[in-house]
Amino acid sequence: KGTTREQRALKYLKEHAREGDPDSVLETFDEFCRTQEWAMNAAEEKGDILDEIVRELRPTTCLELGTYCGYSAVRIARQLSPSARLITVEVNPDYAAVAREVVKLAGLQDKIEVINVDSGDVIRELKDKYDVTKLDLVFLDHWKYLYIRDIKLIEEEKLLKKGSVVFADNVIIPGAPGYLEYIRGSKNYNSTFYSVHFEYMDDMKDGVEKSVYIGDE
Ligand SMILES: Oc1cc(-c2ccc(F)cc2)cc2cccnc12
Ligand SMILES: [Mg+2]
Repeated sequence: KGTTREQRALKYLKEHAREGDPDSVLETFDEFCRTQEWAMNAAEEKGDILDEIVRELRPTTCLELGTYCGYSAVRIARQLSPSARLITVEVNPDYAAVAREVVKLAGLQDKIEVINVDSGDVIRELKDKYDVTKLDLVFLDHWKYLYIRDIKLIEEEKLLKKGSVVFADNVIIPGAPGYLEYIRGSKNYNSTFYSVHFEYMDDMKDGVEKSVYIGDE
């Protein structure tokens, strides 16, 4: 069939999820991935840790690198306060198109902005073009060799402040070469590793890394 996995997932969500209900969209997406087709969402276990971070941090400005179909964007935004917002960056236009639909289905289009560009280009524009002063939460979930490039860009742009959280997916599978050494070796962060199951695979272990910025403003 001419459809992509992501389009099939969106179709399933439109047919089975309750419109305007982010919880229903997430539950339905998890059901799709467990019963129909696997997809690289953060999923339940990683999602629970993300939920806890957002609940505790109460961020006003969030940046996600790697939107895919918008699962973690919805997961983050459903807990954001009314004036808070999430900018999520996806380089793949087909993924970005599906993500925009998923965000709309969840009723979160006023909180989430999906930007279809390369993360390396947008980070330098966040202050001037996207009216960002500081980032309270950064979720790294794009191509693994870009984690270290992009965290250095974010530091260069002075986008973090004391207490900002950088949360990284897949630090074990596929792994983020150089990132763990960099962030754990830096005096500007306090990092915690969480051993979690790889999304929708109860017999595979992955890891996520939560790093709190303690460096100079
Ligand atoms: O959570 C993820 C998982 C994988 C992945 C896919 C297939 C595998 F066999 C192993 C790992 C890729 C990602 C790429 C970008 C963001 N997240 C990913
Ligand atoms: Mg991932």
